[in-house]
Amino acid sequence: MGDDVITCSLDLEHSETISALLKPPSPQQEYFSELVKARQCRGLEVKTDGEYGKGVYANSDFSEGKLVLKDQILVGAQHSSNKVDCLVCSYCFRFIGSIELQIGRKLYLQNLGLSASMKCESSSSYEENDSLMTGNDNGGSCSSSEPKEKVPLHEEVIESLMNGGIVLPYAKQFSLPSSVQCSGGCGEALYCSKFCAEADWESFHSILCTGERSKSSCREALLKFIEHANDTNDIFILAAKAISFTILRYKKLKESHLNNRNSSVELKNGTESLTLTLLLEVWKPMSMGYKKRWWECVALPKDVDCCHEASFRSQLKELAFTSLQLLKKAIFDKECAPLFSLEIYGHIIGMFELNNLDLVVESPVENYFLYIDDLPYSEKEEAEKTTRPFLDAVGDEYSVCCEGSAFFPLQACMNHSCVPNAKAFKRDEDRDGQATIIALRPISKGDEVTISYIKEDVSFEERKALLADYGFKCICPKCLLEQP
Ligand SMILES: C[S@@+](CC[C@H](N)C(=O)[O-])C[C@H]1O[C@@H](n2cnc3c(N)ncnc32)[C@H](O)[C@@H]1O
Repeated sequence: MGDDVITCSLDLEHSETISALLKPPSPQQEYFSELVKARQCRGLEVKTDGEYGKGVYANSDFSEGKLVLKDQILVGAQHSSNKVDCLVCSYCFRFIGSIELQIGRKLYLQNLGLSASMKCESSSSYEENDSLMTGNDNGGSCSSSEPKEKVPLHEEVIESLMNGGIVLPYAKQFSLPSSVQCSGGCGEALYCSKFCAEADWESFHSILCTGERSKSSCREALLKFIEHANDTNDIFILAAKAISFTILRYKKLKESHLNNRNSSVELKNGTESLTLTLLLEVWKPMSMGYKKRWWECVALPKDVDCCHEASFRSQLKELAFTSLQLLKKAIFDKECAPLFSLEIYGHIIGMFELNNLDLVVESPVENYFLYIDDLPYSEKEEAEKTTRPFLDAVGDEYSVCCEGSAFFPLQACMNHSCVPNAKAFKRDEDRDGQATIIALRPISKGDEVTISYIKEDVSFEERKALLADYGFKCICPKCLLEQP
């Protein structure tokens, strides 16, 4: 299928609404002030007229090591392949169950040949988007070393570990919330609490659930969409979540508007205006994200020759088109039809590509084994009689953390610097998917808060290549000084 053949009738039909949705919204200032207030990070301000567009600025002084921002996920998802290794809450990404269940489940799935992970660092950072057709798994935060030989365990032992028949020493000190099932009956999504289950249902999952209570128009199509995303690029799952989020907000806002004539939504004339006004309002959080069409902003992979660039980009466009057709069959909503245009889908995926932050949550299993290793000699010797076979069976994968991608609305406004003054970093108390930004050095009131999207302690040329994935040429003081 050639580039020019990929036309989506919705793009033609809703061209005006699509342009309105993609226009930079105004006023942005008010939106970000509200967001800063909601995050209770009053020491920050988003300015929209900086050197590189939006940027985050300090409104007060921050000393080194101080928390600058704790940003919540707007839309996020655990990588499909990581689901084998880490059982986490589908909404907040906190580990759930128990240490025994985490290890037992990992071994059980490992025996089925499903595990394919690497070790992780405990920071959360921008990812190195170097994989396209195969998803964003195993991005910049993981590193692998020589794998240790695993010593398998009997099935009965693994089952016993999973169903509570075996209790590991000291595991109680690493207690995890018990899992709550999805009320839609999919059996796929699990949560750390009723609160997260309900919040996910209301924000995304009621549309994307594959269970009996799903609001999806065709569960079979939904399964096909998910399968296609898992086989190609799980960034499509994020895009589907962004669309579901917007549709569900639309329904809620429309209902409250119709029930309440004093609604905050200002109406123009006619029904079409009502739909557009509501759509623009609920789309606002997405509209604030920096975005371009996905197939145009993806950096050309090293193994693709420049003379094949056009064909590479048209393949990506085709891939997005195929994914969109599957999604449309599964969850199309007539009132929100413009969201299913290729132009909007391409921009949503592009937004995730350009703003995608690694979602990282440290593994309690890793902390558990480190704790055992740190015990005084006699206690360690005693504990290891029980724990050693499990550690040997899990091998190096004992430390695999929860990994995914997420859009953090405030962190996404932070510009890059190769000499950043802040860093995304998980502290001991950060047990869920939220982003934590810490000052790397003193930041004074009025300074721009910058983070590094890449590993910055490499040469100018390497940084330039890494930043090409983000579609820009860095003009931070270090690059200006070092550029030839
Ligand atoms: C995640 S966004 C950051 C917020 C963005 N400034 C905005 O207006 O939404 C990343 C984009 O900001 C710009 N940018 C960030 N850091 C930069 C830098 N050091 N040099 C040049 N452009 C930068 C680039 O356009 C980049 O694609």
